[in-house]
Amino acid sequence: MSAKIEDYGFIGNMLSCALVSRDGSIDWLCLPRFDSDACFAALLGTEENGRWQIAPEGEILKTHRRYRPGTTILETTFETAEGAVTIIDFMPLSGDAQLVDLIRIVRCDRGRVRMKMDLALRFGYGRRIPWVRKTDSGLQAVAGPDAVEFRAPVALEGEDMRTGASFEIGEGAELPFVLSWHPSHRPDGHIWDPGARLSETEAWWRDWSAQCTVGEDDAHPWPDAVARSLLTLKALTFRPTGGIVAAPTTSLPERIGGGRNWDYRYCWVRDASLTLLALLNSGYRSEAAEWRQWLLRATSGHPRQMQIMYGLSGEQRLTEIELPWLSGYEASAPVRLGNAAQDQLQIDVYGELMEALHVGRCFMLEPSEASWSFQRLLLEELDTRWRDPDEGIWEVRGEARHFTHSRVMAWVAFDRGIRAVEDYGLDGPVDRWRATREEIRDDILAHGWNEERGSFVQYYGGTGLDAALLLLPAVGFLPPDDHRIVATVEAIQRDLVEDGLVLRYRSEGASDGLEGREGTFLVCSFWLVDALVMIGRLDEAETLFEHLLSLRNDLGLLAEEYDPVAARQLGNFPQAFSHVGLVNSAHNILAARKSSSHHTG
Ligand SMILES: OC[C@H]1O[C@H](O[C@H]2O[C@H](CO)[C@@H](O)[C@H](O)[C@H]2O)[C@H](O)[C@@H](O)[C@@H]1O
Repeated sequence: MSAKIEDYGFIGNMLSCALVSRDGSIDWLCLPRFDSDACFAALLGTEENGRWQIAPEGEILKTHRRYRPGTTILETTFETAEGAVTIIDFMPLSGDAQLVDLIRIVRCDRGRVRMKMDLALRFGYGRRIPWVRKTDSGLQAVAGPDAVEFRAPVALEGEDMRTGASFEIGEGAELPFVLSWHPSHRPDGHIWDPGARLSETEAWWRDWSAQCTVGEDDAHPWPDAVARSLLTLKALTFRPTGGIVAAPTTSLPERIGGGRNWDYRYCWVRDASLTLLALLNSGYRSEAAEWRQWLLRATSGHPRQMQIMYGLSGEQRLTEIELPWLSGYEASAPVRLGNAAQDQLQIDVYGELMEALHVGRCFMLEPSEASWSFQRLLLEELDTRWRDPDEGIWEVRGEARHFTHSRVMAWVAFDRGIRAVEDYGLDGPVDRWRATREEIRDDILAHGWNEERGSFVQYYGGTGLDAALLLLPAVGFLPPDDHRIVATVEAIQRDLVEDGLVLRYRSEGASDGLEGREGTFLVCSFWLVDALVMIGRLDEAETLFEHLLSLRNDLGLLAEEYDPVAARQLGNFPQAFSHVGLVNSAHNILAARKSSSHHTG
């Protein structure tokens, strides 16, 4: 049985990552990339689907974990009657994307502790047992394209297609265990020096964290929470290409036992754009330039063929299939690989993209001619499409509709294009864009606002609400004090809030094409914080923000959703969207606090 989602820690090297449970088991690891087949998939099945545990043999009295400050290096300390042991887990940053290491250093802090190790390597998402042979330093495992060198400083025993060990460690000693992946057609080229790799890895992440501007502001009440979210976002970036994954897992369920299980190990134009804004607002500029290049490569070709999501290197085909041999996280089946949303039309993506590139201009990122030509083409394409029904920001799998939020984001796309011409002197058919912007606005006000309900609604002709409407004031569609904005925020508070947290929409009767319900969606709850800030209800916003912070796990990590009744995290983990929400809300509250003290001071 897998641990609770929030009981996992996340370590990564910007090629891939691993999830480590509180009991010292690595239950998820895809090699060599985030979107490769998993060789440890116990997370979505059983131990037999692959895992690697190192833990005390006797009873564990207490466990505590932390990240080394400013890094993704995880330390888990186990207290036992015999003493205390810490496992230091990390993935060194590799200059060669075809060589990936996962290192676990066992350190005895006190006493003398008996330890056990259990390694079950199962390639192909938990199904393929490798051919294993002993080597001088441990063992080598090969399965088709994959080869793993496993180096251990203790005697190993093989039984039932698993490798085990039992050993003792005394105070002050350190024992390194290294799992190194390389393609089976290449010789092993790994550097064997766990201590040096730890120092290098720590120095790299610390340098990166030192660039963050959040800690420079003494008035910032949540610098650590924001810094951890930023680190998590950075670790979700695929270093060779600059693509940013929405989350590093597949099929962690949106409801325990349910079928709303999706593969998030890809780059959504939406999620990546929003991630980028959070990084830019926190002092990180070079990420924006890299991502712009990724985007230009991924989308290059005819603008009509632009997709809403791509693979890490811009791959277009992300065909969705099910993996029936995996029983699913706590029996939440099916487990899916690939994502059928790849073919959807989601008009909001144009707006999120234009907004991210606009903010890049505001931050005076070096202008790129290719990028502006691309933006002009996007608007040309959008001009022919904005009236079409789409699947919207929530990627519904029911009927396409005229989603109000999609239309608003089409308005945003033209608005940011116009501002590029007006404020930055770029060249474009601005009169035409102005006319379209006006036409879209009139259309939204005529059909997206429901006078009887006294609120904007999810889609034209409907009466239901949508948490994405909380974004209307932030994108500048109407001023925050407009009565329609205030009324919509209040309607969402009445109808979409459950136990203080926000649902995306009411799935009962929303015909999203899916069975069952889901938890409250964390980024939507952060959007409520932002909307409350904008309509001047700062105290309420801060209370909700503090509540959201309290839902993070002990390491500061958030999944996509939260079940307030069971008090546990749900959905893929850790999720970029949720951490983006946290960073932005913290910035918004701080800015509002400063401006209110400026006005009263
Ligand atoms: O609810 C159905 C859809 O759920 C997933 O989409 C969600 O995740 C995306 C990545 O973070 C996000 O961009 C989107 O707004 C969310 O609704 C899933 O990926 C879809 O396939 C599914 O239809």
